Amino acid sequence: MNKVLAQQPDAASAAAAPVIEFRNVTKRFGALTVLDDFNFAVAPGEKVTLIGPSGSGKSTVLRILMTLEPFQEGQLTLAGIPYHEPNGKGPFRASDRHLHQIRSHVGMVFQSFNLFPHMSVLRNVTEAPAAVLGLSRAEAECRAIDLLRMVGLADKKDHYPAQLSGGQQQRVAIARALAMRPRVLLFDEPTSALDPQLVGEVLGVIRNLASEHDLTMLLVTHEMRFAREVSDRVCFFDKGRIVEEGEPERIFTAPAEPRTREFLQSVLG
Ligand SMILES: Nc1ncnc2c1ncn2[C@@H]1O[C@H](COP(=O)(O)OP(=O)(O)OP(=O)(O)O)[C@@H](O)[C@H]1O
Repeated sequence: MNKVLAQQPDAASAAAAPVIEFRNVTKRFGALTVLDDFNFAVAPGEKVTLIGPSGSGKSTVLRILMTLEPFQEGQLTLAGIPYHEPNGKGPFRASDRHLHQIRSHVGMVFQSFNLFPHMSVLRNVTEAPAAVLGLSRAEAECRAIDLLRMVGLADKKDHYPAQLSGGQQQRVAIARALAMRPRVLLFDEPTSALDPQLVGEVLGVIRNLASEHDLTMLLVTHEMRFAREVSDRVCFFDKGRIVEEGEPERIFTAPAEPRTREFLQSVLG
């Protein structure tokens, strides 16, 4: 595996244990049940894409993993670490310190790039690893430059976000997520906010990451062709449950469930 993507030491025990495991998770927003007794596991190094209708709960799965949303019932583990602490309090049933520890294993790339506008590209990629992983400034910068090279933007290291295109900003956001050496990288519709002509460069970076690195990736996308190319497994998600899952070729060419067929017909025409 490429050294620049070396992950934080493994907190899980057996190599074959899932990196992500939802067991009977229920998530509600008030009276609305978004995840209903949800079971889902992702193996180390696996690339999984969630597809499905708008409002079905795909982003909520990612936001829960990133500790941005609490859930009400069930269990979730990341690299063997449970999200809930035995005596945890508050909506997350965990201390801030515990949530922080979990979050340090997860990188997330959002629809909107969320870069710090007042920081250079280099500082955007350097700031969190220096603070959280305790790297020296020189180490963090060296690593950031390697990552910027990987996303094709080393020459823009001294630019500010406003000087970059949306596609370039999203590539910086990917480098920033990787700088934390996450065990899992989450992508929440990473090209939805981009002008059509900029989508390709971002998908290209993600495609290279998926094919060349042993990183566990969970993606939510409306780009069906891309989902078919990069995924080991595609899950069709509807009303808070996985209706059907399998290898992309099979899901896209011979879906077994009527709801999957209807969805694919509606988006692929
Ligand atoms: N903070 C919130 N408060 C209340 N309801 C919410 C909140 N966040 C999401 N929801 C609702 O939860 C449901 C699932 O939303 P979610 O964003 O996970 O769906 P999605 O499948 O990712 O949709 P899309 O493809 O449109 O992004 C929707 O009905 C949404 O309106």
